[in-house]
Amino acid sequence: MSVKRKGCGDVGQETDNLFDVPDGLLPAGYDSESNGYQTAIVNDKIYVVGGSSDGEKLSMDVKIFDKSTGKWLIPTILGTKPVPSKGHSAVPVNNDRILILKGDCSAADCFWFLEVDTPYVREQEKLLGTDVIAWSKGVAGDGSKPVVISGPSGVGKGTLIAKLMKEFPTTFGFSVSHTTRAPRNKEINGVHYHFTERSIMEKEIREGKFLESALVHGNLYGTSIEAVETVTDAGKRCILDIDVQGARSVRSSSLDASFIFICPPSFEELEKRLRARGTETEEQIQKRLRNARAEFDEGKSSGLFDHILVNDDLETCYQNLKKLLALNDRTDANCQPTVKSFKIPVSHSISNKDRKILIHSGTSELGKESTSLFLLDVSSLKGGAPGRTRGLGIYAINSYAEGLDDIKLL
Ligand SMILES: Nc1ncnc2c1ncn2[C@@H]1O[C@H](COP(=O)(O)OP(=O)(O)OP(=O)(O)O)[C@@H](O)[C@H]1O
Ligand SMILES: Nc1nc2c(ncn2[C@@H]2O[C@H](COP(=O)(O)O)[C@@H](O)[C@H]2O)c(=O)[nH]1
Repeated sequence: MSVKRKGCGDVGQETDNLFDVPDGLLPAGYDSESNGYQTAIVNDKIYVVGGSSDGEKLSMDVKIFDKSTGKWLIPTILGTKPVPSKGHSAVPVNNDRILILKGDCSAADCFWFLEVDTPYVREQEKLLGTDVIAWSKGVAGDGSKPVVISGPSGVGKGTLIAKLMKEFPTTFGFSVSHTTRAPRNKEINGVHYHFTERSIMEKEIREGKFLESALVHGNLYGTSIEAVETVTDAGKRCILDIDVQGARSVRSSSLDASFIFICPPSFEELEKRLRARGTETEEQIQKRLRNARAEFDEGKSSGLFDHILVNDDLETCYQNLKKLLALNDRTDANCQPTVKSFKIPVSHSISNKDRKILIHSGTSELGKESTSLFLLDVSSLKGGAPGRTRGLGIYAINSYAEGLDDIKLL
């Protein structure tokens, strides 16, 4: 006999999934009598998700049982843990992550991935010297790629971004960086930057809270994972204003972004702009100008950037930026993505074949049995921990009996 997971909510629909854990593999207490947790096997390990409840909602705690040694492992768990729901399922996907499907949750919160053997997890294992697993929320469709904007200090990145945010306030959201530099006049904590102490920021970097960080002109700057997720979760396209070192780190991370480098028309003009801004001391201006030469060379030659724009005349550069972002002739209102609203019920069963996951929910409404089926395509996943996992294809098959003809992309 095997440990049968009865679908979320335990409605008595046993699933015959390949990922059921055969009897005798888990220690006593994790047998078919135990409810409230879900298990999934990836490679030699059994991942147990849940296991306790507050009476209403199941926990999202994770335990790992190593089949080869017969021992429980204590992993470092990175990323934001999902808020518990009334029930969840766990399905291995692509041999490197587990899909956690939360029942009775909104479309925006029901798909989560527990990464167990992705490049990010392996890299963190090397860094931390422990077993690592990482949470990443799943996002339907490709969404709009985040945009990384880099360029030497004073070139006009902030000015261009401010124009974009003013014209498209609900389309774009700014990733608010952390920095150890002192606030300038009129800069607001939490809006322009999260101004922070160096020791605190260094600790948070060690704890894996940052997507990237770099020493820039003598101060520490960094993009927290939360800063990017806050924007993505608000349904907006994330804009990052970061230096070239940061852009390189993001390029090698799992965040699938577009990279734009802004150039000055000349170094003389750059110096003029930095001085006219009047926010730096002479010493700081000199340091920023020295760094500008290296940034300029790297930006233009490394192939790191997808696009290079020269900011000579501000309005011309802004129009070119909009063209790159496919915003010409568009207004903020017609940039809005269509809102997808559906709910996977607590009672559902789930099966996995050829990177297609079938979610089968049987519901009884007003005495009338109705059956519905969702199909989840996980063949083109992008991104992932420490950010969101995008590229989920979600289809509703409204009438089970009529088969795939009735398929509809959500
Ligand atoms: N095309 C332009 N022509 C003239 N002045 C400009 C132009 N673009 C921006 N400026 C001015 O140049 C100064 C520097 O611009 P901004 O602060 O946007 O640069 P930045 O690239 O964000 O700098 P930093 O990296 O230091 O934050 C500002 O005073 C801004 O008004
Ligand atoms: N690597 C990162 N660079 C960042 C980040 N936030 C801002 N920056 C870059 O720092 C310089 C200086 O900015 P300033 O506000 O002090 O003038 C500029 O090039 C920014 O692009 C970050 O999170 N990471």
